Amino acid sequence: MQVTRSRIAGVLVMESEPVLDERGWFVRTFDADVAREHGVRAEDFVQDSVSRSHRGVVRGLHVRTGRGEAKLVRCSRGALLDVVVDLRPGSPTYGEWEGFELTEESQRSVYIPAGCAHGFQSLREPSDTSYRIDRPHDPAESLAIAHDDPDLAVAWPLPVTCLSAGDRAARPLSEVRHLLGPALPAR
Ligand SMILES: Cc1cn([C@H]2C[C@H](O)[C@@H](COP(=O)(O)OP(=O)(O)O[C@H]3O[C@@H](C)C(=O)[C@@H](O)[C@H]3O)O2)c(=O)[nH]c1=O
Repeated sequence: MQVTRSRIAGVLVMESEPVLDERGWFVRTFDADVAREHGVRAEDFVQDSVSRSHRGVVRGLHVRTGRGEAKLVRCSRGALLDVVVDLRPGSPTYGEWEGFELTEESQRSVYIPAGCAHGFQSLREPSDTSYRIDRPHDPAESLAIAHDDPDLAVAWPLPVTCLSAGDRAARPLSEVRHLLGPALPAR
């Protein structure tokens, strides 16, 4: 399993080469020993979840308030543009986003540390997003940031066909950054 660091500190891409044979393929999607070498502890993940999204759907941008949550995201079916936004005060890439193409062919995962917002767009019909998350779900700590925040300027590749009601109502980062905690620098 190869682990690649991204431009945003702490964001990791994990992938293995799929092994093909006459039956199909086999690929390792997580390796606890390799992950530990990069500071990711398998035992910290307390829930696995999967969502299915029609082509063009955007989910996000979501960030967890308080001490946040880390997640490992993979496209188990279809294809996604997965987006990470750095919202950690003091980070050299604060306010910047990075996109990762995740596909069922690659079964590549992105590790997203606490303090980063996450969202994705489904590029195929349908796409499944599989997660491992290091904290139990708590809707009270869930904060949505507008997927079309002009300051963030995320370049979604397809027309956005559908958003949840919560994501439609999401405000730009400039209006919600105070909810992320007092440590966030004023702008
Ligand atoms: C995220 C989540 C949702 N749910 C429920 C709540 C609701 O009834 C239904 C759909 O929830 P949401 O609309 O919040 O789902 P969704 O918009 O897919 O939320 C997800 O978006 C991506 C971008 C992430 O990064 C995830 O961490 C998560 O925030 O599933 C859980 O039971 N457990 C969970 O962990």
